[in-house]
Amino acid sequence: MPSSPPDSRPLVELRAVTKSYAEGDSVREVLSGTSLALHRGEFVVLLGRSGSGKSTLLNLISGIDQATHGEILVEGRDLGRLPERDRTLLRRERIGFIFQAFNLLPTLTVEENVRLPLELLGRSGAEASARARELLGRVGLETRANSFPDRLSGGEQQRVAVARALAHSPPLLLADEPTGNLDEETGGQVLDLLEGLTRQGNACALIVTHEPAMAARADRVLTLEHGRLVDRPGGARGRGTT
Ligand SMILES: Nc1ncnc2c1ncn2[C@@H]1O[C@H](COP(=O)(O)OP(=O)(O)OP(=O)(O)O)[C@@H](O)[C@H]1O
Repeated sequence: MPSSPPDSRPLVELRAVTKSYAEGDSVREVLSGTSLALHRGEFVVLLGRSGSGKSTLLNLISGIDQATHGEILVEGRDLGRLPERDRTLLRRERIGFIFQAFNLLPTLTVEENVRLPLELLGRSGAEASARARELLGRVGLETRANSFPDRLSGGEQQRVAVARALAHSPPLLLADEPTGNLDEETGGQVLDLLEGLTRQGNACALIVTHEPAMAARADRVLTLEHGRLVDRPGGARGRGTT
């Protein structure tokens, strides 16, 4: 039987996923039978009103939270069937996460922050340092390696967070409003970086944002409305970047 090419399988697959939360005596359904497939090489934007479930979706895909019904597969592995320990490992090895609030550890230097994902995977020493320095170079912060995060501007901190999320070359990058705390110009620079590094590494980025203008640079635009995902092509498709 012919084997399929390695990248033909979706990186992430949601099959009829429902997520509900108890709210007093009633139940609030945030996702209602949502299905989705994401592939390597895709730069995807996720839009939706406040409270529509964008962070919930990221938390489900990263295995931080669990679906009420349905299946979520990352590289073919069904998160609902994995023991907690394996879910944690999968998250560490295969996913990079960027938060709106940067979430850098204040007691670690910039370089130590970027090394952290590698240390958690048991890769320390010279190799981890070299990788951290390389990434800091790519985000334009090689001279700040020994600074502490509170000495950096918001945009610089977010660039460190981008470097940290990519340190272990994860195929999947999840970003929850990564430019929410930045001015327009700095936010644009962080997005350029995210897009460039994601495309270079043939990874998939799923980026939550409140800025509809970001749709112009995406391959796909997902919009969460009343628990359902509307999936349409983004502006990058027309430019032939995929
Ligand atoms: N752990 C929880 N327990 C109960 N309800 C929750 C929980 N987490 C999220 N919710 C509810 O689920 C809904 C979706 O929340 P979520 O944070 O995913 O929305 P969002 O689209 O990311 O919003 P925002 O754009 O404001 O960040 C909200 O009504 C929220 O109150």
